[in-house]
Amino acid sequence: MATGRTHRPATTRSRGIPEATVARLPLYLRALTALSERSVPTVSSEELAAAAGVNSAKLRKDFSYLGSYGTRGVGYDVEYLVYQISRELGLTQDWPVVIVGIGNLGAALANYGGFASRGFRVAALIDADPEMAGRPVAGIPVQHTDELEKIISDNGVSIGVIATPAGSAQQVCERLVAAGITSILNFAPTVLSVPEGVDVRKVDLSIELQILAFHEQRKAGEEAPAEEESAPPAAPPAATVTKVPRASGKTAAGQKSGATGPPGTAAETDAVPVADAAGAAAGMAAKRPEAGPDGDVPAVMPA
Ligand SMILES: NC(=O)c1ccc[n+]([C@@H]2O[C@H](COP(=O)([O-])OP(=O)(O)OC[C@H]3O[C@@H](n4cnc5c(N)ncnc54)[C@H](O)[C@@H]3O)[C@@H](O)[C@H]2O)c1
Repeated sequence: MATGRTHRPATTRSRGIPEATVARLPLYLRALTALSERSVPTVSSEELAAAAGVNSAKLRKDFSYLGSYGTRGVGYDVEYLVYQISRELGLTQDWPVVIVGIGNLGAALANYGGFASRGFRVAALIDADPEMAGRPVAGIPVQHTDELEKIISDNGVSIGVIATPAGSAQQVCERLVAAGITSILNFAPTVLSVPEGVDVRKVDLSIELQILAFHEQRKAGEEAPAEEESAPPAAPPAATVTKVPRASGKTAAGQKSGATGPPGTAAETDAVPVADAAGAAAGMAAKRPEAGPDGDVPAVMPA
């Protein structure tokens, strides 16, 4: 089993960088990389915060965990921060990744050029369909699931991407973990149970859309004529929309959801459940217009 094997950068954990800060580091890195490509030498916390879509006080706090405080009146050195954050995220080394389930989504992921430029090499594409074996996708021949364990061991892979139907995802996950995978990016719409020491991140675009639908519904409520709000309808409405100040929309994705797996298993790092995210977003809109819960990304950037 993979429980004793971890590729987490020990320094990150030992220095006690909060998960929410870790989740924002890629946002800073993306903004910094864009500045670096434009040969911008330094950046203020306010500028960088706006480019990354977080609040500047939170950014300064995040950078203090890295031991990076910037220079008063000058700001942060862009190149140094790129290096520092890349090192903290473990991106200064090459990470081989396997993708399991090479259908519509798996093929799209395989073709995505952004992995390689960020230090992730697609080492293998794996599918259960024997007819797909040997067929090239993005220039890589698909391999059958019978080979899964060998592929992982031969390539020293520690990160697996699951893009199979939901019904197969847990079984695929267990095989990946048994073969030595310790980090899983799960696109299948199901909650995976994994042993202690295995990290799971979940991507679910439909959850993001549902959160946007929540905000759309709220905006529609704000635009309703004032007299409708003061005069309650005779019968209860089908859906009640509470009027709150128009503020930041929130994606609230990709944050730790707490222990969700069965006893003895590690919690899946998951998108915030829709109800929680929507409720949190409504609460934030009323209380903290520009700041989400730790780690979330405001859809409306602070001015
Ligand atoms: N997270 C998101 O935002 C998002 C978006 C789109 C799709 N999805 C999900 O991604 C998954 C794939 O969607 P798709 O449209 O590519 O489906 P698809 O049917 O086109 O592809 C699924 C592939 O998985 C393979 N497969 C099935 N069982 C397998 C197993 N046990 N081991 C290895 N391979 C196996 C199939 O042979 C097929 O090639 C689904 O679960 C879907 O719900 C998620």
